[in-house]
Amino acid sequence: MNRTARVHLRDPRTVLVVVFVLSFVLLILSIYNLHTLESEKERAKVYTIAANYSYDIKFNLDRALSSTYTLQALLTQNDGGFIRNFEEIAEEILPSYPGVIELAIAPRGIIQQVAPLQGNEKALGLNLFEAKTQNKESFLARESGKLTLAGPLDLTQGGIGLVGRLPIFEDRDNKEHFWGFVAAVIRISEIFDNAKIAQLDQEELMYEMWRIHPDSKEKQIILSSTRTPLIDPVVYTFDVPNGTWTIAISPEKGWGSPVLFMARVLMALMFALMLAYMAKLVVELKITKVALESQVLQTTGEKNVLARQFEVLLNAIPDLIWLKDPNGIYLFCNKAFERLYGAKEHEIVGKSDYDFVNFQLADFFRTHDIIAMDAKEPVRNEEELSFKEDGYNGLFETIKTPVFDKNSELLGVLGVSRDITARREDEEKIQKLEYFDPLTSLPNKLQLRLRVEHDLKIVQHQNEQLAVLFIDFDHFKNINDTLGHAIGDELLVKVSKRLKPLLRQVDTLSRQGGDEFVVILPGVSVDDAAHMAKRLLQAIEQPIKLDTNELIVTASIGIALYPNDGADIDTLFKSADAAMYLAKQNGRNNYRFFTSEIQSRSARILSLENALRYAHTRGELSLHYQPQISLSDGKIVGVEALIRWNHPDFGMISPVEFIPIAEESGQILLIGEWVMRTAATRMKQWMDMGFPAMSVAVNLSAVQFHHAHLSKLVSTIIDEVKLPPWFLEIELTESAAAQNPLHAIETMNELSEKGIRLSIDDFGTGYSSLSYLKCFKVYKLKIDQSFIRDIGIDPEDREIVKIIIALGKSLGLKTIAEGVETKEQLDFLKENGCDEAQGYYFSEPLNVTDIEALLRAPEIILRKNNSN
Ligand SMILES: Nc1nc2c(ncn2[C@@H]2O[C@@H]3COP(=O)(O)O[C@H]4[C@@H](O)[C@H](n5cnc6c(=O)[nH]c(N)nc65)O[C@@H]4COP(=O)(O)O[C@H]3[C@H]2O)c(=O)[nH]1
Repeated sequence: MNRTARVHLRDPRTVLVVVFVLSFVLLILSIYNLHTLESEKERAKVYTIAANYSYDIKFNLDRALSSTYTLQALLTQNDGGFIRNFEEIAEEILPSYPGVIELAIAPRGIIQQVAPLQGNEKALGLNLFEAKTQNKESFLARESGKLTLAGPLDLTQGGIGLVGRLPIFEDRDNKEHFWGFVAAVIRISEIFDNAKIAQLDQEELMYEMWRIHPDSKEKQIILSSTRTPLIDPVVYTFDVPNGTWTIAISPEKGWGSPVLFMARVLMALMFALMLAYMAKLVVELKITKVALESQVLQTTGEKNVLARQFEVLLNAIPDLIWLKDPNGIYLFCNKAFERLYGAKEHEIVGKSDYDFVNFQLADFFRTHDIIAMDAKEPVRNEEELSFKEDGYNGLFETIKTPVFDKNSELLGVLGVSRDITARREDEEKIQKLEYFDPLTSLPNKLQLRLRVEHDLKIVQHQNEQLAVLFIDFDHFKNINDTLGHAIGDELLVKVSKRLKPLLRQVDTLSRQGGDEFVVILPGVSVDDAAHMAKRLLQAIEQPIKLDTNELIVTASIGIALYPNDGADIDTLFKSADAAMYLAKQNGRNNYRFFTSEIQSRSARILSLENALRYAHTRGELSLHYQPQISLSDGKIVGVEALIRWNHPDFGMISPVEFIPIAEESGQILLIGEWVMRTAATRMKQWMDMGFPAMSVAVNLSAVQFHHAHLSKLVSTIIDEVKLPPWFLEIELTESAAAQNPLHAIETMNELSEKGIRLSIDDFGTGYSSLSYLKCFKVYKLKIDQSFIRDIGIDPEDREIVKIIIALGKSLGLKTIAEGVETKEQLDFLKENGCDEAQGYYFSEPLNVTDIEALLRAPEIILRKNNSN
C-alpha cells in the first residue's frame, strides 16, 4: 500500500491531480465559511430593518386604532349613546388618525351612526354579530372586553382595510353590561405608506407581510413586493390586537454576493491549478535532476535537452525559484530570482546568501533552509524582500522543500517565493471593514468586544479595575434633523479626533454607531475615571467649526467599573448605559457613576417607558391647570396646563420623572401634541362658556421645539379648535432655546408670525446670551421658582429676581414669577414691578372641575392678592 502510494507520488501527473484536489477542496471550504459569515452579517442587518419597519407599522396601526378610544370618550360625554353632530366631530378628529376612513357607533352591535355618511350609508343598520366576514371578531370583542381587529378584508369603499372594534360596557346595578361597539375602518395602504415600507424597494429588498387567517388557518398575504417566493427570508413577527403579523424580507440578489462568491471560487481554482502545477514542477525537477546526474556521469560537458526545456519553463514562471545545496550554496535560480539579487544566474550559482545580503538577513534565510531540511517536508514562511535590481519592496510567501535523491540522501533545498503584497493588502482592507468604523476609523463594536475581553483578562490577573465610559451626545438628533447628516457626520469625526489624544496607549476609544462612543480605561481608579470623564466633557464642549456654522455640543457620560459594577462585558456595558441615562436626566453635560440605586431605577425606567406607550390610548393622561394672576389688579389672566399621569399600578407619576422618559423614547411628540390639542380645546370651551378672556400656557419640550413641523402642527391645532392664536402661549425652557439659537430664532419667528405667544420658562437657570435674547421673539420671561423660594433669606436671589424684572422691562417683555408660596414673596415681587405670578399661595394646579369653580369665584384670588 505504502509502496504503491510512493510509486504514484513520483508521477508528476498524479502529484498534479492530488495537489490540485487537496488545495482546491481546502480553499473551497474556506471560501464557503467566509461566505456563510458574510451572509449571517447581512441577515442580522436585515433583521434590524424588519424590526424597525414592524415597529413603524405597529405604531401607525396603534395610532389609527386609538381613534376608537376617542369615540369611547365622546360617547361617555354624550348621554344616551348618541353623539350629536357626529359627522362634524368626526371630520375634525379624522385628520389626527391617519389611515382611518370611517368611524361608526353600534349600540347592541347594530350600526346606528357612521361618519362620513356619504358613501357609507349601507353600513347603517348593519348587525355586526351577523356580518359574515367579521362577526367572529365582534363576538371576540364582546367576550374579551378588548379592542379587536378584523381583516385585512375588502372594503365597500374600495381597497383593502381593517376594522378596529372596541366594546363598550355600561355600569348598571353594579354590573357591567354590554352596550355596543365603537368601530374604526382603516385603509391598510395608508398604514403602510406612513411606515414608508416602499423604501425597501430602493434598498433592493423583497418583502412580504402575512398573517394566519383565523378561519382557514392558512397564510393570508397582506402585502407583497414580489410574486416570486422569497429566498430564505428573515422573518419578524409582531402582535396586533387578537393576532400576529409577520414580515419576511430577503435581498433581491440573494444572501451574500453570489458574484463575489463565484469570483472567489474562480480565484481558488486558479490558485489550486498553479500550486498543482508547481508541485508537478518540483517533482519533475527532482526527476530531471536525477536524470541530469546520471547524464552528467555518462556524458561530461554535454548539455541536456531536457534541462534546457526545464530552464525555459522555470524562467517563464513569475515566482522566484532556486535550489541550494545542504550548505546553502546556490545550485541554480530562475530569471525572476535574478531580479532579487540584481545578478545573473552564473554570478549567483556557487555563492551563498551571505555574499548578497546583510548578515542578519542571510542568517534568517539560512535558518529557514535548515528548518525545512530538518523537517524533511515543505515549510512555509512569510518575508519582506527588497529587490536590488529595481528597489521593489514586497511581502513574499516562501515555500522551502527539502530535495532527496533516490537513496533518500539530502540533495538540498528547493525554494519558491510568491509575491503576496496585493493579496495581503486586500485581506487587511477586509479586516479593517470588519473591525473598524468606516466614518471615524475607530474600533467598532466587534473590535471593542475583543479588546475588552483582552483587557479584562489582564486586569483580572493583575487584580486591577477597568472603567467603561459610555458617551452619548446631548440632543444630537437635532443637529442631524436641522443641519443634515453630512454635518452630523463631520462633527462626529472632528470630536473623535479631539478625544483620541486625551487617552493613553492602552486605552480604547470606539464608536458604537450613531452618536454613541465608548472609552475603555484598563487599570484605573475611581478618581482616574472621573478625571478622564471631566476632560472628555471639556474637550467635547469646545466650539466646533463646521462649514459656515460654529456649533457647541455637549455630551453625557455613564461610568461602570470592573469588577464592582459587572464581571463581564455585557453587564458592564448595561451598567454604564444606565448610568449614562441618569446623567442625561440630571441635566446632561455631566457624568455619573453606576450605583445600585441606578440599577433599580433603570428597571423602573424601562417599565415606565413601556407603560407610557399605552397611557394616552388608555385615558391615563389628564391636564391640571394652575392660574396665573396679574399683580396689578389680582385678575386671573391665564392658566398653565400641567400634565398628570395616573397609572393603575404605579399610581400618580410626576411629569418630572416621565417627561424625560418620553423625550428619550421618542414618545414626547405624540404626548406633546395631545397636551396642546387638549389645552386648546379646553380654552375654546371656556371662552364659549363665557369665562373672561385669558391665555393657556403649555410646556414644550426641547425635542418638540426642534422638530421640523412644530409651527405647522401648532397652526393645525388652533385652526382645528378655532382658538384665536393669542390665547395660546408656549413655554419653552431657556436651555431648549439655547441649544441651537439660530434654529430657535427661525422657529420663534414662524410661531410669532402666526400670533402665538412664547415665554421662556425657568429663566435665569440657563446660559442665554443677551444678544440672542434680543433676537428671540419672546413675550414673557418666567422667573424660575428656585430664585423665588429663597427671596426671604438669600440676598443674591433677591438681586437676581430684580435684575430679571429690569431686563424684562428694558426688552419690553412681561415677567411672571412661578412657585410663589408666601405673602412675603408676593410683596417683594409687587414692590419690584413683576407683572404676574403663579404658585401655591394663590392655588395649586387644579383638575377641570376645580379650576372651573375657581374661575367662577375670582374674588378668592382677588382677596389673596390684595390682603395686607
Ligand atoms: N414647590 C412649588 N411648586 C409649584 C408651585 N406652583 C407650581 N408648582 C409646580 O411647579 C411646576 C411648574 O412647572 P414647570 O416649571 O413648567 O415644570 C414642569 C414642566 O417642566 C414639566 N411638565 C409638566 N407638564 C408638561 C407638559 O405637558 N409637557 C412638557 N413637555 N413638560 C411638562 O414637568 C415639570 C413639573 O411639573 P409639575 O410637577 O406639574 O410641577 C409644576 C407645578 O405643579 C409652588 O408654589 N411651589
